Amino acid sequence: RKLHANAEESSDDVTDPPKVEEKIGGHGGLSTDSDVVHRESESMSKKTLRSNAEKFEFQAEVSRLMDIIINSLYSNKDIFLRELISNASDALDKIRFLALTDKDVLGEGDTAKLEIQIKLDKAKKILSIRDRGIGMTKEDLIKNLGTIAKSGTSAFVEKMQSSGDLNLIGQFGVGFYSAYLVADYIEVISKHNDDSQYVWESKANGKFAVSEDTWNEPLGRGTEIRLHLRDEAGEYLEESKLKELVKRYSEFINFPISLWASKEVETEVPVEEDESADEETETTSTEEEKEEDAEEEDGEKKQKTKKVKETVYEWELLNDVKAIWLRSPKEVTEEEYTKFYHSLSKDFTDEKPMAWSHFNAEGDVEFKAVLYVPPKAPHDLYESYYNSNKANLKLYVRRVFISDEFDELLPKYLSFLKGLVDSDTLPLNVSREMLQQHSSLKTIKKKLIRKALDMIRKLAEEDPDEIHDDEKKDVEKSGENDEKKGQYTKFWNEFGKSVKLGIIEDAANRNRLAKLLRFETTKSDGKLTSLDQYIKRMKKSQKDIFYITGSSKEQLEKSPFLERLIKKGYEVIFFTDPVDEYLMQYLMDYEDKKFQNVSKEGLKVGKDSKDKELKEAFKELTKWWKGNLASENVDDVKISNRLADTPCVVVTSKFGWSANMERIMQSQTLSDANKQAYMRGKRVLEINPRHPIIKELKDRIASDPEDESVKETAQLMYQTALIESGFILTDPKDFAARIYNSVKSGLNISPDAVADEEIEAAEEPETSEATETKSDDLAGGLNIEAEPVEQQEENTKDEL
Ligand SMILES: Nc1ncnc2c1ncn2[C@@H]1O[C@H](COP(=O)(O)OP(=O)(O)OP(=O)(O)O)[C@@H](O)[C@H]1O
Repeated sequence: RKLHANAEESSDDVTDPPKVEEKIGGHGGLSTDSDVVHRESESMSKKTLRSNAEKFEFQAEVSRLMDIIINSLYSNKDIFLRELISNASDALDKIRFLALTDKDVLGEGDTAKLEIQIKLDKAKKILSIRDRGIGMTKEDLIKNLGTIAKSGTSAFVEKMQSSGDLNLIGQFGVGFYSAYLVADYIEVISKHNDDSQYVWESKANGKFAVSEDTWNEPLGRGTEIRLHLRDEAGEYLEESKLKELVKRYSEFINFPISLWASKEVETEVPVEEDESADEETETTSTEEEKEEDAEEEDGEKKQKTKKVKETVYEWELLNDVKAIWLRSPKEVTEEEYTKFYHSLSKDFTDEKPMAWSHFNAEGDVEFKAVLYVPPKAPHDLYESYYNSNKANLKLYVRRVFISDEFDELLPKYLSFLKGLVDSDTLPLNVSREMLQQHSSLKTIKKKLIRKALDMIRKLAEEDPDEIHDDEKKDVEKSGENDEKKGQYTKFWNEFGKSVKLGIIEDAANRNRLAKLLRFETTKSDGKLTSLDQYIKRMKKSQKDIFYITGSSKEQLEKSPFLERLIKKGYEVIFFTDPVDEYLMQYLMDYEDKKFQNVSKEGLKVGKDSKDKELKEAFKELTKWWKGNLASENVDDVKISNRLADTPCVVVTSKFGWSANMERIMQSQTLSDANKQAYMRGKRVLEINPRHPIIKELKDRIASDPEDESVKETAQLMYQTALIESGFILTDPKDFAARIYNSVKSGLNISPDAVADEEIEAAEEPETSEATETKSDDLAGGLNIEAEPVEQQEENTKDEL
C-alpha cells in the first residue's frame, strides 16, 4: 500500500545510510570516506531520496515474516547468501531466455556478461551482490519485494513459528527476506530494460521506499543488492567466509560468481637514489632483490628497482560452471549428487535424496536428465492435486534454462520427483508455448516415466527389508546394504499415494506401477508386502487375489468377511486408504489374476460338498427372508461361503460401491445424492447355515411363517449385519427401538411397558433469587434479560 506520494514530512521512516558510490567492477577497489566528491554526492543523494521517495507499507504477511526474521535467534544466518545468489541466477536465466529470441536484450560490453559479482566494503560494512540479470522495473520492485505476498508466505510463517527452522525459506518462495538475518538496512538497486534505474530500500520496520536512482553509477542492466550488515554480522565481510559459503551452497549455479578479492602481489618499483644508498635500512628488500640490483649494476645502467608487496583487488572466480548433468555419471560422486539435489530443490536440510537417476537418452530425441526422489514429501503434495500445475523438473535446451513450469515433462502422479532435463533436440528460438507443443516432448516424457519407475523399482530391490526372490538373497547377506535397509518402506510412506494415483491415471504403465504397490495383509505380520509376494503365497486352488477395504487394519481384522478365508488359510489384502477404493476400480487384474473384494458378491473359496444340500435345506428360510426384506432394497438372501462364527452379513454386487465406498462418498461434502443412490451396490444378505440362530430361525419359519416375533428378530438380524458389514444405517432410531424390545424380552419386561410420565411440579411464584439462578443457568440462551444476539455481536465487533 502506498503511503505518501511525496513523503517529506515523514522522512525518518527511511534513514540515509552511507552509500557505495563505486561502480562494481571498476578497478582499484573501493574508494575511501575521505573522498570529498563522494561526500558531496552522498549528501545530494540524501536529499533526493528524501524528497522523491515513494513510501509503501509491506503487505501484512510479509511484514510478519520480516519481523520473525529480524528477531530470529536462528543461528545459521549463512543461508541468506545462497538465497540472494539463487535469485540472481534466476534473473540471469530470465534474460538469457529472452535473448534466445531477441539478442539485443543483452546489450553490449559488460552488460552482456551474464555473471554474478560480490563485493565487500569493510569500512562501511556493506556486502553487495550484483547480477546482470533481467532486473526489476519500478513496478516489479514494489510488487515483488513487499506488496504482493507469495502464496507460500503464510505457510512459511506458520512453519517458522512451529519449527523455528529458517533453512527451508527458499522452498516457500520468500528467500529474499532472509537477507534481514544479517542486515538491518537493505538497498536494492535495479535496472530493467523497460525502465529507468530505481532504488528500493527498507529497514524492515513495516515500510519500504522506492525512488528513481540519480546518484549511483548506472548498472546497465540487472540488480545490485546492498546489505548494510548488522554489527554482529561482521564475519560476512571476510573474503574467506564468503568464498567458503559460495563453495558450499552455490556450487551448482550455472553462471560465474566472482568476488572482488584482495591479493598480495609483488611489484617492481623504482628505487630512489638516496634509498639505494641506504640499503642497510631497507627492510622490505629481499636477498633476491639485492642480487637483481647487483646484476643490473653489472650490466647496462638501468633504473634501479625493487620489489614490494602490494595489495591489489581483482575479480576471483569462485565456482566451476560445468553443469553436473553434462558429466559422465561415473565421474560424479554421491556427495556431488546430494549437493546438487539440495541446490536444485532449495532443500538445505541434511537429508540425502532417497534415490537418483542420471542418464543420457540417445536416438531420435536426445537429452540428458537427472531425476531425484526427495527424502520427504512436500507439505502440500496432495493439496489440490488435480488443480495445481506443479512441475518440479527444470527444462534446459542446450544448457539454457527454459522453464520449471513445464508440466508436459512428467505426469501429475510423478510431480513429487525433482530434477532436470536438458535437451539438444528441442529448438532454442521458439516461445515456451510453441515448445510445449513440440512433438519431442512426448518421447521425452515417455522415457522419463520409464526411468523414474525403474529408479523406484530399484529402491525396492536394493532394500534388504523387502522380501526378495531367492536369487537375490546374496545381496541381502552381503551386509553392504545396511544403509538401504527400510528405504522402500520409507519411500512408500512418503509417496505411496502417488503410485496409487499413477495406477488410476496411467493405463500404459499400470502393470509397472502395480509392481510397486505395497500393503499389509492378513499374513504380512505388520510389514508391507507386494502383489508378487502375494501371488507367490497363493494357495494352489486360489484363482483370485483377495482384498478388503475399510478405514483401518484393526477394524478389518475383525471383519466377518474374513472368518472362513482365514480359517482356510487364504491371505487377504487390507486396503485402508480412501484412495484404494478408486484404485481398485482401475486395477482389475495383475499377472492374469483377478482381484476380488471379499465383501462383494462372487467370492469363490473352494467347494463345499454340502453346498447344494444346504441350499435346498434353507430354501424356505431364504425365500421367506427375502420377502420380508422387500422394502429394504435387498436383492437376495443366500447361503454364505465366507462365514464361520457370524450368523449373517450383507454383501454388495460386484460393480456397485462397497460399504466402505458408500461411507467415503457420504462423507464428501459435495457428493451428489442422486449419484449415491444410483451407484449404491445391490445388497445381498448372506446367512451362515451352521449358525445356531440361523438354524433356529429356519425351524421357527417352518412351523409358523407369520410369527411376528420371528419377523422382528429377522429384521434386527439384518440391521445388525448391515452395521457389522460396514454400512451406515439410514434409520438408527428404528434399529434402537428393536434392540430395546429385545432387551425387554431378555429382562422379562412386558413389550407394552412404557416409561413413567413425569409429574409436573406445581408452578411456584418466581422469587428474584430464582430469576438470577435461572439467568446464570441459561447463560444468555433463552433468557429474556440477556442482551439480544445482534447487540452482543455489535459489542464484539467494537472490541475488535
Ligand atoms: N536479483 C534479482 N533480480 C531480479 N528479480 C529479483 C531478484 N531478486 C528477487 N527478485 C524478484 O523478487 C521476487 C521475490 O524474491 P524471493 O527470493 O523472495 O522469492 P523467489 O525468488 O520467487 O523464491 P525463492 O526464495 O525460492 O528464490 C522474485 O520472484 C523476483 O521476481
